[in-house]
Amino acid sequence: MAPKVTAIDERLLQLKARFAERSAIQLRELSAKLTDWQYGHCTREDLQTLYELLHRLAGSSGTFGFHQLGQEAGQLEQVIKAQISDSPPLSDLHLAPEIQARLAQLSRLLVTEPSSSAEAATTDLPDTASEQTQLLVLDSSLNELAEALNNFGFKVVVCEELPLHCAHCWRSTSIIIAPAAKLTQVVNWNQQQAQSHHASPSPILCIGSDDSFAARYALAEQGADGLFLQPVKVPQLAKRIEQIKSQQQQPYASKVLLLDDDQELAEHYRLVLTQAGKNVKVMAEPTELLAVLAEFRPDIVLLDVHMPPYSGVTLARMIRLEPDWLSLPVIYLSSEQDRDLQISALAQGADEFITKPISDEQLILTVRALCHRARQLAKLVSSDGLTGLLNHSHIKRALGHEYARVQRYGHNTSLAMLDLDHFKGVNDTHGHGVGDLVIKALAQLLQQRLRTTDHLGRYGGEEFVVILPECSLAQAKHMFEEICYHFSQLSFMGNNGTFHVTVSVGLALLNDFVSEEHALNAADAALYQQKQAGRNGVTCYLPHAPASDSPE
Ligand SMILES: Nc1nc2c(ncn2[C@@H]2O[C@H](COP(=O)(O)OP(=O)(O)OP(=O)(O)O)[C@@H](O)[C@H]2O)c(=O)[nH]1
Repeated sequence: MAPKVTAIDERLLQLKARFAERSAIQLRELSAKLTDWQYGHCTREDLQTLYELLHRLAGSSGTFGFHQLGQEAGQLEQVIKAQISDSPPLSDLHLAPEIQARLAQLSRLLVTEPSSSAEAATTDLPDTASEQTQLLVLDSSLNELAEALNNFGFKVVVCEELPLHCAHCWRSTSIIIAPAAKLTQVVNWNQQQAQSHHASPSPILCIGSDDSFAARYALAEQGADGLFLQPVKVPQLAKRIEQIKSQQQQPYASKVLLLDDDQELAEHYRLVLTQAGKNVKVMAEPTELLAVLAEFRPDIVLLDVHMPPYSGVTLARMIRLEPDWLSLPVIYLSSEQDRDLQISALAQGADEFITKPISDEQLILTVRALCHRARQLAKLVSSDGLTGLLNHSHIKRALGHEYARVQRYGHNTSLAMLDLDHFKGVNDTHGHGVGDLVIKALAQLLQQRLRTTDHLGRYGGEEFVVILPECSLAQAKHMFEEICYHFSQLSFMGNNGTFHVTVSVGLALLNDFVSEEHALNAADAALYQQKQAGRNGVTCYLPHAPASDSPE
């Protein structure tokens, strides 16, 4: 997939950093000079230098994203200009401290403004936008679809007309959505853009109404990545977009824990596997095994069988004593050639046997295959069949881990409990199949709108739990209010035309409770209160006070 951060973007960032650095130094120097001014030592030249700096800041700050700095520099520029034209200059000495204070404010803006240059409302929110997938919807005939995708949390740009000349649009696009009838034109444009950016073409999803074999064959031949028939089922399209997105994202390196008391050999394996892209941790002391497992959380464990006075076979059994590690793949590394002994060792708790010596290539291939399988298995075991979110037991497990982290590090972590409103009515009116689609739509919207570091789980039938590390109650409230709004805007196709569904949310801060169970109960109480208050909204649980819709 196309690398979206280009050399030009990097160069721009460097320029911005250099601008901020240089301006900060100049502001500091001039501010120091103003101290002299108070004692009558400031010359007309000094004032002229100050004026020129402010003039430059007023003119260029906005270009680098420092909008407020630009405005304030422009105002101060006028004050200095008046001072210069005074005769004799510096007549207004009592102004010096005020000007100094305003220069200090400009310096502060250089440090703080870039992060706040986006919309003020989202200033202190965790960054979700950077994780958003940008969709380029081509042709105004798809405006309505673009709006529905926007409600799902995708960042959508609509280009009204073809042919396109907009290189900028292409560069920041993850996926193109276009009418099937215009595919040829779109494919050509996509390829031209890809060539000029030295990147691969963006995937194209087509919207059409011809369901014939011939039409589908023609689209496949031209290189379309998907066809969605009108009227488009938006949750299905959103799911396909999610699939493409997860293929595009670099998978994070698989984690391999290697326990071997032969340090040289272990180091050799570590280097080979690290070069093959794995994240490898080597340990030689079996007594630390459980602590390292808890901290590192590997995808697989490679375990030497003979580590006197310990036995790898017993260590594998010991790992299995812990419910958390029942499904963790454990692979013996041993020079044991006797097949019967190998099988007997496997029967005691490990999954595979790698026989030493093993070539580097074989080691890489074997570990790669085992990690892949482990990932697939872990996903299968932990995810809910309908939504793909964490299932009940795994979201509870994630809650336990996050609660422990909050205890250790003390950072804010919010907990949300969500429940679809009047969902029984949806099932009764439109059937369970349509009800399932609504559940899936909410799951996809949550995945799209929340951060990849948040934990999302389906807690029960139409009930969801979300854990938001590094997120205050106020931030979580803001995010879930947006989610409620966008969910209420989604249209579902029912028996008698389209219908809408809403969701209620209860929030609690993990930090406020003596256990994760207490926090869950509190979020549930807040959710109940939101239901009582009319549904479709967010209520926060505040300790020592009844649940409230205001966390401040
Ligand atoms: N389609 C579908 N329905 C489900 C699933 N799990 C639970 N439900 C239904 O969700 C409905 C929940 O109804 P209630 O607990 O009465 O609540 P409600 O109608 O949503 O009302 P409020 O929560 O008070 O707004 C029941 O009809 C369940 O059958 C599921 O996996 N699929």
